[in-house]
Amino acid sequence: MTRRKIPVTVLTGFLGAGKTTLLNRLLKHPAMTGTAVLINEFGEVGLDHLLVERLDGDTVLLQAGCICCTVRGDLVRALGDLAQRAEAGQEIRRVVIETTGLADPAPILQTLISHPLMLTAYALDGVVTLVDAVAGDATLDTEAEAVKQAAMADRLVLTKTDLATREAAAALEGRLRILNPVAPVLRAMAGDVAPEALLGAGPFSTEGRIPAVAAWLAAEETEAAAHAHRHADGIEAFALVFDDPLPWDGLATWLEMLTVTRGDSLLRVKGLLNIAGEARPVVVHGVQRSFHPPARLAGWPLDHDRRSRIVFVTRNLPRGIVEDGLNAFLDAARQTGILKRG
Ligand SMILES: Nc1nc2c(ncn2[C@@H]2O[C@H](COP(=O)(O)OP(=O)(O)OP(=O)(O)O)[C@@H](O)[C@H]2O)c(=O)[nH]1
Repeated sequence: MTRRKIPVTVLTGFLGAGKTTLLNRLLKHPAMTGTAVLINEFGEVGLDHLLVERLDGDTVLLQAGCICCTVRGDLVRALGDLAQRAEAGQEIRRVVIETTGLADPAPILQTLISHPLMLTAYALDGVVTLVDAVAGDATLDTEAEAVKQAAMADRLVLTKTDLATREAAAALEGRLRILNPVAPVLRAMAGDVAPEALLGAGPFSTEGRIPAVAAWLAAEETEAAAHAHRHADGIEAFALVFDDPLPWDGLATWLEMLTVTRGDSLLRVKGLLNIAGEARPVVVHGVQRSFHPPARLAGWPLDHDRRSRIVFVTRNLPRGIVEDGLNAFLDAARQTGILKRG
């Protein structure tokens, strides 16, 4: 008996575009039962595996680093492991790969199109690319990876249209249609999109796409390409960890100030926080110049200590400056608290 090939969907989009938000909504849908999720994050400490709420199934965290640099190793190994488990009888009906926002999709696609494992056990079901309606236009101007993500999509999803003007969203959609004439452009508010609109979008084809797509894929076929990926100069990812509960006032003021003054250098901020006086963890998100409203999680993730972690992806903004600035604000906030109590 030949086994059914497991469909694989690639979920991509630049930093903070809304991938995890959409994935969380999607996974709650009955059509997504039996979905295994592979998550890859850029940087020394990822948070997404803690922020993806699973009801069932597998979530595999690919080694920290960049999926486009580790793709020929970790990704293939993780897919091989899942294929073996499916062979042994575990229900794995679908795989979704959430890439880091900085991922170049070309090496991922090249691997998924041509690796022997993919040809025997899997079927590429489509590339879904999310584009932030607020930050997307500026991102396409400066980030080569974002352009490739959009051009290689089988489905484009415009997110955060609630935060953008109608004109800005329409202009961005026009730009996306030129960059990618074949992918339908959908809109999703807070990740709300029907699975049918995203699934079954493959197999990948270069037909009708801008000529650069075929060239990007061809460039990945060479052995040298495996070692040639270099992210844009000056990009740094780091995590700050705090043992004691943090004062919300000092932290919020500092984060808002940082997004206003250094928004161009601040590609992404993501924090899982233990806030003084709060029983539940608080999640904060900054995307370039936007600071999204904080959210409380239902509880602390199991097997996770209660230290606060804030992950930063910056360009030309060194860790030391961020760390010193935050510590100064926190000290000031603590002292004000002491004075108030006194
Ligand atoms: N207003 C609004 N906010 C959204 C929407 N979609 C996502 N967000 C917010 O955008 C922020 C980033 O969303 P994530 O889902 O973490 O983005 P991501 O693409 O997974 O981020 P990385 O993994 O760091 O690249 C969060 O605060 C979300 O709540 C939307 O349609 N509207």
